[in-house]
Amino acid sequence: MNNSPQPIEFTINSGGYLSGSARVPGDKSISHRAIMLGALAEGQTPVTGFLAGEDCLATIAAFRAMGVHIDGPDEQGRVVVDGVGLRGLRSPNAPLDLGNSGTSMRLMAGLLAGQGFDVTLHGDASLSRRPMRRVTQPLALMGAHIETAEEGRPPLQIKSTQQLQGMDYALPMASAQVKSCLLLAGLYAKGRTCIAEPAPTRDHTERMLQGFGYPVQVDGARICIEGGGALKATPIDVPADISSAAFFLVGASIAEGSELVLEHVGINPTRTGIIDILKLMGADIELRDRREVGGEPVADLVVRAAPLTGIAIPEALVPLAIDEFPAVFIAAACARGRTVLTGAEELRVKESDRIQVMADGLQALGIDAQPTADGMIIEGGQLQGGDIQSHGDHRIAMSFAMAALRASGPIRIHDCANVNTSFPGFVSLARTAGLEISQTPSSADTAEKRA
Ligand SMILES: O=C(O)C1=C[C@@H](OP(=O)(O)O)[C@@H](O)[C@H](O)C1
Ligand SMILES: C=C(OP(=O)(O)O)C(=O)O
Repeated sequence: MNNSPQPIEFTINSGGYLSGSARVPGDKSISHRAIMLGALAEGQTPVTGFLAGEDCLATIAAFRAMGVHIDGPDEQGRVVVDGVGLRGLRSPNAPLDLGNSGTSMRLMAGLLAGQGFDVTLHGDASLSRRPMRRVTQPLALMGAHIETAEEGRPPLQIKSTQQLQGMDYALPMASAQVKSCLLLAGLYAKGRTCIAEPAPTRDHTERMLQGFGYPVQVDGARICIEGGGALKATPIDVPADISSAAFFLVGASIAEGSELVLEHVGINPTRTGIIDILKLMGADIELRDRREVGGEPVADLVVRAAPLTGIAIPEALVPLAIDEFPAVFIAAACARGRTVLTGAEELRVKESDRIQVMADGLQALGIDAQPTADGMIIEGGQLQGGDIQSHGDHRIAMSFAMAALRASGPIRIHDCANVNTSFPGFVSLARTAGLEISQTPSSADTAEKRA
């Protein structure tokens, strides 16, 4: 985990294009869930394609600290989880450090709320600023006892509770993390837990529970689970993360002469908002060889450069592309005309305030980008070179790296160490695809200093 990140900077020369083929690392959401459900299952869960990024490694470390034997990940992303069953976790000796990962903290809050032992969850400076009442309040309705720091921020002190109660709950915001948190608590609850979503969000938890043989009833926007069952171990094949592919979809779309194949990308319909948004802007993206892998749809994506036009982004697509907006904003800056995003206030409570930080960065590169309470208005134009503050947010750093393809001068991006939370190997993969990117200190220096 990245407790004292090195001050890593990216420098990207302007111009160029992307070509060849690439497989980006495994899906972060699915990798977290594979460890969590594998740990609670009966039997051994073999995982392939696991994302060895710091967020998912933090989830592995947390379950090891609760007595779960986990082998890996090895170089090929293979992990084997020896499940301990729903009642087999042990009280950890120390607070669990979840690093930068909101997903780990919110899902684990639900999973641990009914365990019958005390446990504390904490994380880095960014995670310590993120709102947790969205999970602690509904969990309290189920009978959980969780104390937070001021204003509902982490750390979370979860007190021993033997038996939660099922409930009916309407989510106040479209959040897969809150939905998943409550479904995982529902495994430990008496009776049924039903969650109603205001809009569809990623459904990996529902799919994977079913893959582990645990019934989940999905009726439109209402998802129900009955407590007291059992999970049976099953192999998980993690597809490449569409959220990581997104940087390359944007990069290849904006850089003339690009043609890039992104292999084995997860195209679960609750995640493909980025493809829909880019296509509405005029992008040339083809889905080849669609197939299903372990309950999740997958395809190879072929993307070619195309002239983009600004659009009003349909609000229904917002939850389906929630992590991709930093990249979408770069596409909008390179498009002809105006792009307007509304209904995306959730972007303000991610690893950084992604509306403000992206607007600041775009303005630093000479683009007219006006932040609003719930989105942004961007006038496409000529990007200049310049300095970008990523505020330690991995997706901000990777998005501005792609902007260099269309900038008139080099771009230097500060505070990039957290790219390793979701995309280890980003710099070398981007370089292979054609981006003239370097990082300081170099990865070799960084590895030496950490050793
Ligand atoms: O459930 C998940 O794995 C995630 C849900 C989303 O968060 P919210 O539920 O807060 O929208 C997303 O931003 C995050 O990267 C991963
Ligand atoms: C918001 C993100 O992750 P998390 O909430 O897990 O920190 C992200 O990866 O963009």
